[in-house]
Amino acid sequence: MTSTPSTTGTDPAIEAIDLVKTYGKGTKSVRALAGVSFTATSGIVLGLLGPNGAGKSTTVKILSTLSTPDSGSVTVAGVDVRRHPDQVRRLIGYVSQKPAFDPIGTGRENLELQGRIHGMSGRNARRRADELLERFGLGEAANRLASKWSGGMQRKLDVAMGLIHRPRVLFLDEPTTGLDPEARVDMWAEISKLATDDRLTVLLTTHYLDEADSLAARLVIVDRGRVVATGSPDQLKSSLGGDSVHAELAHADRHDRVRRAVEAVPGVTRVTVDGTALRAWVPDGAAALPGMLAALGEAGIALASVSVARPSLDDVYLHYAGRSFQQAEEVRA
Ligand SMILES: Nc1ncnc2c1ncn2[C@@H]1O[C@H](COP(=O)(O)OP(=O)(O)OP(=O)(O)O)[C@@H](O)[C@H]1O
Repeated sequence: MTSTPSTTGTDPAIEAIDLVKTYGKGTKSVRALAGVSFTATSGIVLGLLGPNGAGKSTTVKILSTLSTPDSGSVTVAGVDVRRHPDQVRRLIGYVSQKPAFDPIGTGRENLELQGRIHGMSGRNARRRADELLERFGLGEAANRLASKWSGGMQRKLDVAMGLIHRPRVLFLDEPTTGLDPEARVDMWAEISKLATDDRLTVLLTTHYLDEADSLAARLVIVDRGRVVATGSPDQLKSSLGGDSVHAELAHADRHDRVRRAVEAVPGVTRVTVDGTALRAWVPDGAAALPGMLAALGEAGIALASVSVARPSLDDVYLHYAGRSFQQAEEVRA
């Protein structure tokens, strides 16, 4: 018996429930996933964000049928991955961290071969290859050896190969690692287009906070094999209780006087003063700023500079994982 892929659009495109995975046995075993659960609705970029070793690749390998969990369940496009892996393989594209193209083939040959592997006729594979070369702006280089292409073009070729059979869900494992800043931004634009123009569901793993922030409609933050937070980047930042106002005092005034003046401003939830650095937390920085400036002015406290900051994903990670992202990366390095 086979199950039919979901066509209603009401089922999540990806549903992972309580995934557990341990590599190795005994004292040398590594618990890569300790109960990972999340869902992704159709047509969005879902970001799986975490430091190196958090369990991102393991999760993607399980979702894309390349590995099996010790326990837990997964459906992709409504199909149970463990029970119907062949069906899932037809519905997904997988672009691994390592290049998948053949360096001694041209861009066009790589795409056509990939099409044939997926069972397409020669004619259809050629047509689809042309479409993708055009789509990714690779047409001019199509007949040159892929090994001679730039890193950014090679990455696009890998993504195009993952799309050859028109999958519904695309897995991108660390798609911009090793790219220069310009090629990264170019790749971000391509990934966004996949969700907005092509209505693909994209699951992207990354250990770049800026990448997760700018691309993902929804984030699943993982640390040490566990999900520590989920939500849109904005929701996650707002969950920390709003903005912070940073002011540099012109003189190191008496701290209690400064604190009293700022604490009296409506909306201020917390104030710290360290040397000449004043920090106040408020739900909405722009709205609270005039009141804060007036209160400090009335108290005769002069400022050298002032700025409003929204919490960053770094702050979010620190709050939910209990350590800074950089610290977590360094532990692994
Ligand atoms: N084949 C394997 N054998 C043994 N341990 C493994 C294997 N693959 C991954 N691990 C370990 O499992 C944990 C999770 O690794 P995983 O690759 O899923 O993390 P990640 O978040 O994708 O990090 P990275 O970006 O470094 O790949 C790590 O401690 C890693 O060393």
